[in-house]
Amino acid sequence: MEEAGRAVAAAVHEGIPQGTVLILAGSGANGADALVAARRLHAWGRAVRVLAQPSRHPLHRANWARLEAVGLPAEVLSPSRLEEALRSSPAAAVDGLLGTGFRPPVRPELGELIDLLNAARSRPGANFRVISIDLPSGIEAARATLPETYVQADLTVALGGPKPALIYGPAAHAAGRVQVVGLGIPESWTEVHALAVRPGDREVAGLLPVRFPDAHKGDAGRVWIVGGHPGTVGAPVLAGLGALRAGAGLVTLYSREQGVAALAVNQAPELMARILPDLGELAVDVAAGKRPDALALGMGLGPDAARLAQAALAWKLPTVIDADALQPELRGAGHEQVVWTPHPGEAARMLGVKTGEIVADPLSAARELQRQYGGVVVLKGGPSTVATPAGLLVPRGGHPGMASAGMGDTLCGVIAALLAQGLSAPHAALCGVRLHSRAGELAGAKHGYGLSASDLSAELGAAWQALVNSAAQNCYPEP
Ligand SMILES: NC(=O)C1=CN([C@@H]2O[C@H](COP(=O)(O)OP(=O)(O)OC[C@H]3O[C@@H](n4cnc5c(N)ncnc54)[C@H](O)[C@@H]3O)[C@@H](O)[C@H]2O)[C@H](O)CC1
Repeated sequence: MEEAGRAVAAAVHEGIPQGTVLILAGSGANGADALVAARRLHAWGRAVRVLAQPSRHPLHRANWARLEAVGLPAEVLSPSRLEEALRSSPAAAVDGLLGTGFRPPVRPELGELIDLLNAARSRPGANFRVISIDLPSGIEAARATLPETYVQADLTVALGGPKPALIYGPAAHAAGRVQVVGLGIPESWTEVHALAVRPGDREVAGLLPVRFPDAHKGDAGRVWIVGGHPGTVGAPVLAGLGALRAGAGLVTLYSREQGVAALAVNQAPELMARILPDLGELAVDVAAGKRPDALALGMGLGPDAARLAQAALAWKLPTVIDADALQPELRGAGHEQVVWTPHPGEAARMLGVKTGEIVADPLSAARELQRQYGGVVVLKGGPSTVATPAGLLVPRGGHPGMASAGMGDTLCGVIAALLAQGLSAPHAALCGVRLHSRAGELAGAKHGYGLSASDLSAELGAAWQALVNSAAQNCYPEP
């Protein structure tokens, strides 16, 4: 608590070095953190005013007494007192009202305080910022929903690690910038209690395939993409482009739709295409020993995608199942080399719940999908969530411009390419999502929000190099 309060005080002092700081302390430990922050700021010579809810919490009471001992008595928090304090134009307000102990809905008396704080912050010409401790008050730590009443923060100082609500929208929109303070919590504890792991670029780069000078296309893997239907001929072509740009040696598109072949040759003559009126014929090839190193199936494939997926899963190949093939009848059909890539709507269909429930709690949804379908699940979003049999991973990065058609098809091709180059399903999913988001960042820097899936594909090579470079930078410390 002392370290938490110090970190909050430091964040305020560094970010808003002048002016009065208004401290709002709730009745729990979150409020006690706020009282510690007040004492620290006071000791550093800052003008501080403390409005606090009385509490039976021992550490809260102890820190209330400490404030009195240093000549900074806390005043009892009330709407009228808050209104008066906000009219005196503080430079900053520290929101220590509710933290991880919050249980919705916000009680009326606290809701009134939150409304007063938000109104003052958004008043025209207002020049004060709100710093929330651990979570913006009114936001539930593990739910990514935006309730009716919550504090809109400019900065959230997350204690011990980011809570899910600070990572997934729309709840994350309430947090402002997020600054994580480790508090010196031992790794041994976080390894057991953390809900998910967020690997950095150095870890991801260390998992990418290494290509030797004498490599040839056979070494880089053969990928089959099975998809396309009238009106969706672009999906398998985008997946094929993603696979090529992620290092696959040979990429063949299989479809019933002639338009896929025409588009492929136009977009990338490197893509091979076979048009089969009956895609079931692929089983004959496989039985005859003609097998790819990895398969991606489902994008734009149409109504019988699940039946074809069921057959393909029996081949026990490294396989990405996407889009039209993501159906409840495939529950339990996954094997350890399968990667399922649903977006929230497809995940809702697979779990038989509403899409809003998936968006509200992506970690639980991804974990449940992996339990029911096996293999590895990439629950797509900003950020995406990777569920493996060993736990949850939340890769970093991305760009808002990635919210456009074809991004998912491209991601499937990238993951299939990494599977074909020998990565395990968990590693192919993690590296594929991060390569894809890193390419999105590079494409976003060039095209802004108007970037397309083709723009992203074109940046995959540079993204790969950027990840490798970031690892190299971190590996060899400055002399
Ligand atoms: N390692 C860490 O993460 C640390 C976290 N710390 C801080 O502790 C809080 C959690 O403290 P806790 O006492 O459990 O709960 P809160 O302070 O968040 O709130 C409880 C307080 O709020 C009241 N309350 C609950 N729900 C509502 C509601 N719907 N409406 C109104 N009031 C509500 C309840 O009555 C309690 O009095 C964590 O966030 C961190 O800030 C440690 O201090 C440092 C280590």
